[in-house]
Amino acid sequence: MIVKETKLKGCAIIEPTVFEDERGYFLESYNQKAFNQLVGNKVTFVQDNESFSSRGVLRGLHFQRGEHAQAKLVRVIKGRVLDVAVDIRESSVTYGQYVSVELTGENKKQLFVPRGFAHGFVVLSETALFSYKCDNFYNKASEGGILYSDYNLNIDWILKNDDLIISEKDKILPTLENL
Ligand SMILES: Cc1cn([C@H]2C[C@H](O)[C@@H](COP(=O)(O)OP(=O)(O)O[C@H]3O[C@@H](C)C(=O)[C@@H](O)[C@H]3O)O2)c(=O)[nH]c1=O
Repeated sequence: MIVKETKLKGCAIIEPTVFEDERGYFLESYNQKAFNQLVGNKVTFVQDNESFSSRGVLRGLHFQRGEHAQAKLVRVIKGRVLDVAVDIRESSVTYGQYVSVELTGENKKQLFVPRGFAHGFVVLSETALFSYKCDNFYNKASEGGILYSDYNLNIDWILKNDDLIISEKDKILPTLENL
């Protein structure tokens, strides 16, 4: 397992060790001890989520507020997505900056998104099976979000705007400035 820090402190790309043989492959998708050592952070995941989406589906940018904030460990089991994490920690020197990384069933990369970030992704393949762990439970009342097309964030989602499929809820999210 290799961990690469991104320019946003605490947000890291994880590359699990993949053991391939004539049967196929094996990997540890999560190992609490190794994860806490490498990320240097004590995180206890309490909820696993899975979503399936078609090409062009953009989910995000989402977060939960206050005591319901969630750190997430995200990956793609099948397909390709561009995954995006935005630093919305008010005291952070990289506040308002984002990182994006392509997560695919082939590269098996994972992104660790700490608390204090907004998260989203867009599906680049025909379909994508997305899986993630959260360190806090879903709490509808605490849901927050930022508009994917926030002019100041200026996120390059790769696909053309016309090809994006976005929930009605996500289309009317505020910009970071107007949160
Ligand atoms: C996220 C979530 C949703 N739900 C329900 C609420 C709703 O009826 C249905 C679909 O919810 P959403 O439209 O919010 O799903 P989605 O847009 O996939 O939301 C997710 O987006 C990505 C980018 C994230 O980072 C996640 O934390 C989460 O916010 O599932 C739960 O029951 N538990 C959960 O943890």
